[in-house]
Amino acid sequence: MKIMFKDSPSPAPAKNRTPRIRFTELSAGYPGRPVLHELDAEIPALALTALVGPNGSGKSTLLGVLAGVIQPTSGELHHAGDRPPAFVPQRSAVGDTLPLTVRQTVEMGRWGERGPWRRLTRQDRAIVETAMERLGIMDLASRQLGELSGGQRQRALIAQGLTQESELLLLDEPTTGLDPEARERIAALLTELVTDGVTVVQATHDLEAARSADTCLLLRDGHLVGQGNPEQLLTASTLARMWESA
Ligand SMILES: Nc1ncnc2c1ncn2[C@@H]1O[C@H](COP(=O)(O)OP(=O)(O)OP(=O)(O)O)[C@@H](O)[C@H]1O
Repeated sequence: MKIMFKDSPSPAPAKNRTPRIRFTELSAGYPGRPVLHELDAEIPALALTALVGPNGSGKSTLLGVLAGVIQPTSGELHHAGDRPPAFVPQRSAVGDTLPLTVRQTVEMGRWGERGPWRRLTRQDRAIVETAMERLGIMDLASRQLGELSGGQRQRALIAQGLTQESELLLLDEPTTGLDPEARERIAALLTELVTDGVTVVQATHDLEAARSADTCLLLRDGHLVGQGNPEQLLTASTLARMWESA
């Protein structure tokens, strides 16, 4: 198994996207539980990619592998970038009893640059403010994370991801459980980030979000069963087949 990091890709026009991530014969899982089986795919740079598939198909596992928190068991994974990705886990993966305010949660995104014990700089604070504004959570800044609704907590975690200022943002079901207005806000934000030069990958059950992605990977039972244009891939008959046999 090889993991390689190369120089960041230079900004490329949308129609001429170089892959930000490429993997071949990639397998991964958990002790005694193989999940992903010999996947071959490319994640284009400066684009929004959706990972789609039924429950348990391996979307979160694949995101974990792309984020570097799960090691592949075999295959090759190439990253065309030298900065670590920003990974926004599902909000259910984050304890809701942590004694943290929303602002503190978002500030943690700067720890990679600053370390947990160093004071944040004025610039760090400006980055944190901007991220909270973009997610519409300024009014929640001093609330405890544990007393927020699921959707509010989700937005705090996305803001934390933004403050890492990575050019690769990986999100696990960022719109699940959000109301339509918050979903639209997140969808618009992700599109904006791509325009700003970020490569975005999101695992999602939200078919509207998946259809508005530039490209998508379809997973079933840990196998890649399709990749490409979401409008062409996510047809009613394909989806029915995938979910029926899931
Ligand atoms: N920590 C773990 N240890 C063992 N097995 C796990 C672990 N996490 C996930 N799995 C198993 O791996 C498989 C794939 O799970 P994964 O969370 O990647 O799927 P998913 O497509 O993201 O599902 P969902 O849509 O429900 O979030 C499932 O069968 C799951 O039970």
